Amino acid sequence: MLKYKNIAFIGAGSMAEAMVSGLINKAEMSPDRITAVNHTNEERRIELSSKYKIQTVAFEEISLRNKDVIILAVKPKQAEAVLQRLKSVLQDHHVILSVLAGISTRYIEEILEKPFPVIRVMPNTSSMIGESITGISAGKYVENDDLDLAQELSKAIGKVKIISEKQMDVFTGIAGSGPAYFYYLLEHMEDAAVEYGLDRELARDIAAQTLYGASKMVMESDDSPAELRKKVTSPNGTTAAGLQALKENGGGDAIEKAVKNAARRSRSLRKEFEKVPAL
Ligand SMILES: NC(=O)C1=CN([C@@H]2O[C@H](COP(=O)(O)OP(=O)(O)OC[C@H]3O[C@@H](n4cnc5c(N)ncnc54)[C@H](O)[C@@H]3O)[C@@H](O)[C@H]2O)C=CC1
Ligand SMILES: O=C(O)[C@@H]1CCC=N1
Repeated sequence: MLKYKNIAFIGAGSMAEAMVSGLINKAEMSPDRITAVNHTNEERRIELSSKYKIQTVAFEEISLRNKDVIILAVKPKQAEAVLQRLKSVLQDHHVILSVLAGISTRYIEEILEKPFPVIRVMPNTSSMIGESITGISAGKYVENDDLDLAQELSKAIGKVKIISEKQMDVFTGIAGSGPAYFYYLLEHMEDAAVEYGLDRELARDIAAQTLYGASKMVMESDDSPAELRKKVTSPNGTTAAGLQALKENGGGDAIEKAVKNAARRSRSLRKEFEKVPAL
């Protein structure tokens, strides 16, 4: 059970913090079961330990003996160096979760050279408030118990979908990166509203609640997004005018391209940073 597990985050950046926050504030995990490790940034370690009461430690001083779950949360380009250093301190009982975009379980398994259970976990930063949608896919040495644990941890920070590793790139394009598209949309809605005379704060509230309501409608109604859209759109009304401008300016295409380009980048991160390890 998750609440009896000790977790170490290797990497203490935005994604690690979002997961820590969700685990503590939403899933009520005990902070003393969580450790975050980073490379050099002591200020960041102090920030996280005072904010969440978790333990923090520099990579050089790492000890994983009493840890159960190791969550890799460094950048993909740091994967090889970190794994090479980790492999001498990892122990047989460890379950490894990786949030690294693009990087495959096969690559991690090969560098570690031992049959560690490696599970890819693709959350998003809404983990911070327990509202992630997290994709998980298992590496070849993963047993049911390991997958159950990854699922439990992912549920603690939001919703979870078990997917194949092949689907991980597109999942990343939609869900991992997705919050940024919606923030971008909100930024632009806000700018337009301000130009038309609303205070920024008021505009932000209005736009954010509108997005939240629409999102809840999709989740709670039987209608598809297209059907819901039609119900908003009166003939020759304001929505039709808004949608026409969106179409004329490539709005729909732009969104599809955003998802596809992010998925492509996930694939290319693999090509860029996975060098075949020397066995
Ligand atoms: N930010 C996001 O929305 C999401 C990020 N991810 C993945 O999470 C991972 C981390 O991303 P962010 O948190 O955004 O990056 P970040 O740059 O905020 O954090 C990276 C962390 O790794 C640490 N680090 C670097 N080298 C290290 C080493 N040798 N030993 C220990 N720690 C080291 C850094 O000090 C930093 O704390 C990436 O692989 C990314 O693909 C996945 C889903 C969403
Ligand atoms: O931008 C990135 O590469 C990471 C992965 C998904 C969200 N952020």
